[in-house]
Amino acid sequence: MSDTAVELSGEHVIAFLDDYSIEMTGKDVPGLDEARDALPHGTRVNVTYLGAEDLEQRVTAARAVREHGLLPVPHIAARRLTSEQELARFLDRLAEVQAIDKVFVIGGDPSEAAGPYPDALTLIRSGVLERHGVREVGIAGYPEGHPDIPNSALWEHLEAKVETLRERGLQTVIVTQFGFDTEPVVAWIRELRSRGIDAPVRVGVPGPAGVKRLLGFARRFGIGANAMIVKKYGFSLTNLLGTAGPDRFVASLATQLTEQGLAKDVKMHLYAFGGLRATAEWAQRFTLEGARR
Ligand SMILES: NC(=O)C1=CN([C@@H]2O[C@H](COP(=O)(O)OP(=O)(O)OC[C@H]3O[C@@H](n4cnc5c(N)ncnc54)[C@H](O)[C@@H]3O)[C@@H](O)[C@H]2O)C=CC1
Ligand SMILES: Nc1nc(=O)c2c([nH]1)NC[C@@H]1CN(c3ccc(C(=O)N[C@@H](CCC(=O)O)C(=O)O)cc3)CN21
Repeated sequence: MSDTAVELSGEHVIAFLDDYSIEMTGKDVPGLDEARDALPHGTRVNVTYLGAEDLEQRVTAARAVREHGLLPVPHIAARRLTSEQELARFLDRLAEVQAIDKVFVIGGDPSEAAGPYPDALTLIRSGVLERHGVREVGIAGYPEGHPDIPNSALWEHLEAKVETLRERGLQTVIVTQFGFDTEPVVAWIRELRSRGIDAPVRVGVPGPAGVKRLLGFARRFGIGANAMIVKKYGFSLTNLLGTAGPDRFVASLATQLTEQGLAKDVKMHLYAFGGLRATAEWAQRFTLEGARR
């Protein structure tokens, strides 16, 4: 990257990093406790809805987020729900621990629905969210597409979800799948805005983590990580023992979005694959370095 690009990125990187959100798994309350000093008060902390977690683990994690002065954003995976009652019970428990204001609704990786919700749209349309006190709903965006879902279906569902949430008086935020390449992200945000979708976007960014671990997650979720992409990102496929942070990705993305007039209402969502504390400390350090540039 040229010096001018780095210089230019300074202030924009700060704006981009300001008010980042971060994601934890339902099991990682110890990691949250470790990271608390490094997380700015009021940071949104998303709590995953993975198959290997149970309801009480997810609720416990959301409550811990709240108790640390952070804002819980529990995930709900539509296809993993076996019944309307299971969803109602989860939402009731979230309300009890004051973690119902914001949720993130995702289709879910199972190839078929376990119960009445085949996709996020069906769940949102049921009206169950606002009945339980939800006010903001996160939905997913895929700058690189999805390995099992055609792009046309992704856009149709995204537009329908945005429209339905608007009709229902719910706030919308779009959180994107993580990636290592800035180009598809910039192009996707341009397309999103050209379709008239003005909802705030949080771009998925992997926190600093071991190269092997990052590549494992990339393969699992169908994310592009060829030699050229990862070299630009800042690591090499021949050194699996190293670690890689998103420094260049974030600086380059912030610069491109600013230069192209696309930076408005775009922030960052950190997937803490390398641990919550390491990720929060990375954000702290990177913001400080940005301030000095
Ligand atoms: N972006 C992220 O951070 C995460 C993404 N995912 C995965 O992304 C996928 C899509 O989620 P949304 O965008 O909320 O989709 P959605 O629920 O809005 O559905 C959009 C379209 O994709 C289809 N679809 C949904 N899940 C599918 C699956 N697993 N396999 C094949 N087709 C599927 C739906 O039937 C619908 O036609 C899911 O597989 C989900 O598990 C899961 C967790 C986190
Ligand atoms: N298609 C798709 N499905 C997903 O489930 C998914 C995505 N995409 N995109 C990224 C997010 C982030 N996800 C994850 C999944 C696992 C861990 C993780 O740390 N897993 C532990 C297992 C133990 C635990 O539950 O804490 C691990 O060591 O692998 C982190 C983030 C899941 N996510």
